[in-house]
Amino acid sequence: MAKIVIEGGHRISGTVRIGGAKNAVLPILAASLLASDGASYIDDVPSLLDVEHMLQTIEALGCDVQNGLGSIRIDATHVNSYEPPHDLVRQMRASFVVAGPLLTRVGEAVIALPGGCNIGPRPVDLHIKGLEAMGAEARIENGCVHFRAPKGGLHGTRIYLDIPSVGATQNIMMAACLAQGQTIIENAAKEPENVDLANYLNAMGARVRGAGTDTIRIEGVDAMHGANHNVIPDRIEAGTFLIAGAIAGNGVYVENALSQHLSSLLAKLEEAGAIIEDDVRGIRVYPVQSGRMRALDVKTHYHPAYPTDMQAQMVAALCTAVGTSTITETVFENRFMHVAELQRMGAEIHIEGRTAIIEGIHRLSGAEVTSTDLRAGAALVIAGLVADGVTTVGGLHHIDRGYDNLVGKFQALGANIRRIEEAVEVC
Ligand SMILES: CC(=O)N[C@H]1[C@@H](OP(=O)(O)OP(=O)(O)OC[C@H]2O[C@@H](n3ccc(=O)[nH]c3=O)[C@H](O)[C@@H]2O)O[C@H](CO)[C@@H](O)[C@@H]1O
Ligand SMILES: C=C(OP(=O)(O)O)C(=O)O
Repeated sequence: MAKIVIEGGHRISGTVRIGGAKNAVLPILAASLLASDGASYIDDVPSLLDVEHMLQTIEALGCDVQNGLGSIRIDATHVNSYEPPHDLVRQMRASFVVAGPLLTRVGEAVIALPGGCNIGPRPVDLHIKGLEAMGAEARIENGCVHFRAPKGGLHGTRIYLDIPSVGATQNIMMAACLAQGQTIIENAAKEPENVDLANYLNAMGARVRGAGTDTIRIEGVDAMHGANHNVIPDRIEAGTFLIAGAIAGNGVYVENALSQHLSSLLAKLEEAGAIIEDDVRGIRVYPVQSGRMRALDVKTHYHPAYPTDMQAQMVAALCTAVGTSTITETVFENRFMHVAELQRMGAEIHIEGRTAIIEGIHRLSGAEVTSTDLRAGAALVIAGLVADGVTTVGGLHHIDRGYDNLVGKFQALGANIRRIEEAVEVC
């Protein structure tokens, strides 16, 4: 089993470059299924396990995929299946977003139901309701959702989302691109990744307006074509390095980070005493001058509020803040699994309902800990950077889903960190 080993106490400094956003590239790869004419060229694609799974998924549906370093060519002229391999879909929730493009392009989709995961139950009822409102039939059988479009295809309609779900907004937006007439999504998710998806769809010939606001209007078109697209920088990867720089840094420049995507985090880091400077190429963070962050009250919510995907990393940083902090998780029901692991490092945290109450202590101590999900893994690495002694982080498949070369990037900043692939003993 692979592990990351960190010797704490080495300050990090220098420049780290942020890659393309996982949560943008995944729906963008799925959206490529909509192009019946010409290839798409997607650039700034990070090297991630989730990207590999999405590429295998669209390849299994008939796309011709050529994967260069960070650049991917996809030809979706001959989509010849509407049932992505169930094991691939189950491995990655984001693969459910192939439903909308498949349904509108080939009139049918059979998608394995993704289960809950370590951050809580993650239903897809809003995806299904939205596609049904556009005329699709949906029935659940043998662990899969079978979608079928009516004769003549999906039709536009007005859809109000009970929750501004990122994935449901993507699925409906993509399905609407080739539907008859206008679709209006109200209470839509406003995340920057959805704006990036809309920009790609428009480059492919779709007519999507209002992405990034809570009302998105999509006028259906007859056909779409391949397009060129550069994926936006990953704001969660950027945020992870900014938080690390704020507690373990000596001046870290996060190149390619976009401050307009990170305002809630930057405001919180400044409130905690960190110094933030941003320019056109990125964001620089200096640690709190007194050495320890001030305590904070943070509440996660939908964009542009503080992102749930940056909650675990902030919990880790606040373990050594001065005073008592609170972090309330409102997006997912059970996203505090990292707390038990941080407690193994000496953190004083207790959970009351959806709130973690963190009593800041002077030092964490290194321990053997395990990532329970992607951001939990990043949080444990951050904690290890400032802990006394050695921290060993397991469960790396979670980290590999969403961080491209996390260890190499921290090494380049001067952290004492390495990855070991432990040999399996053969009798
Ligand atoms: C690949 C990707 O982009 N993943 C992101 C996406 O996940 P994802 O798209 O799965 O998250 P959603 O925005 O859909 O989920 C938000 C909330 O809505 C609930 N819900 C969602 C759909 C549904 O049909 N019914 C329902 O009840 C979920 O359980 C959750 O409590 O947005 C999350 C919220 O910012 C991020 O944490 C994930 O990193
Ligand atoms: C929760 C996350 O991703 P996913 O929705 O792919 O599980 C995340 O990126 O933190």
